[in-house]
Amino acid sequence: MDQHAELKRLRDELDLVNAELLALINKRGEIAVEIGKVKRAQGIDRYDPVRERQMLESIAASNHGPFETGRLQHVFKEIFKASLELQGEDRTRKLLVSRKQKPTNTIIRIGDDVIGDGSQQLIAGPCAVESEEQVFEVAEQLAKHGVRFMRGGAYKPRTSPYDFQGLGLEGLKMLKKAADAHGLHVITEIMTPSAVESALPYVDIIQVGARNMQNFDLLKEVGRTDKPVLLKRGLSATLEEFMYAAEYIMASGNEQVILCERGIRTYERATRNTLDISAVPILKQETHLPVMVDVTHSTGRKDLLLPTAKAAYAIGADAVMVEVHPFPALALSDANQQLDFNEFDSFIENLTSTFPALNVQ
Ligand SMILES: O=C(O)C(=O)C[C@]1(C(=O)O)C=C[C@@H](O)C=C1
Repeated sequence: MDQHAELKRLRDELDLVNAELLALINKRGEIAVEIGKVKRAQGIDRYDPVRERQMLESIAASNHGPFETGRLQHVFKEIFKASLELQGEDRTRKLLVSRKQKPTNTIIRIGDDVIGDGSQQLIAGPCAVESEEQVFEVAEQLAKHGVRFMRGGAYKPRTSPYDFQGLGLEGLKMLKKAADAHGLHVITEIMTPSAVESALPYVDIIQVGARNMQNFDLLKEVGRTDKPVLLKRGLSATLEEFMYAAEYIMASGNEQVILCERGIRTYERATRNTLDISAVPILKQETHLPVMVDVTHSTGRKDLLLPTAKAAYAIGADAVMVEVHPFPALALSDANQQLDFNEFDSFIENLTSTFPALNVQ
């Protein structure tokens, strides 16, 4: 047989072995997934180094070449890692938040408005409700621009116990009154499970703040309401932890969850937090939930609000949140990062010139 014919014969033989290997490796993967289910049911960790060591020693004892044992053991370690991924992927497949569970986008309806249908929404308002006059001034300014959602902090999570803690339920009533007067929807943070029930009549979207992303009792409590929940990513939360926090809300019965990327804590000091803009497409891929970006708390800088808002919409965010205050210099919190009304006018003008479909009239 000539050399070309011999090479082809051998390659054809190798292709047959490849096909057999492929079938066997996938068969092995199916068994590993079943093992993962058994381990999960028994509460056993997926990763089992003792088991892996046993198999690698067995390979060493059984290997008679031509491959070196170490090379083959490396191949099997990759197979073990792939098995763990299969076992882990199976977990995410069952998550209520997972797009594998629900391929279509979750669209959240608040009155005549929607978030998550592909439209671009804007949420604006003061960091904190400070007075009835203040929230009425802001509500009027938002309504002038056709903004549909007004945020305002009535219960303020502050780093220092000596900082302004918010006006509480009275402040929430002021916010609702101002919003109602201008046909706006209210978004406000609720800090504790015990405060949820009394706040419900005055809020259209419950915000769970970054520091409360893993306050599991609060997640379950808001999960038992029929109000949409805006869940902020924790300061140092991985996206997996973020999705599992949203899972708590959905597992309690409330499917209306909006995920909010608000910046993560990193070594960088140029901004208040580091806006993890790639979280938006990742969360849109991994979940069916609306995803929004809080440009104020992520950057902490007025000069970055417009560019990061543009980046957020450009990368696919369903909404952007920004803080607006009549006189930021006099604000009781976040004084340096809230837009005054003139700045908000130009913010809206710039944004709508880049994104004419932005849902502001
Ligand atoms: O036997 C197990 O416990 C498995 O999960 C299967 C398997 C494997 O691929 O063989 C996968 C991951 C473990 O770390 C150990 C072994």
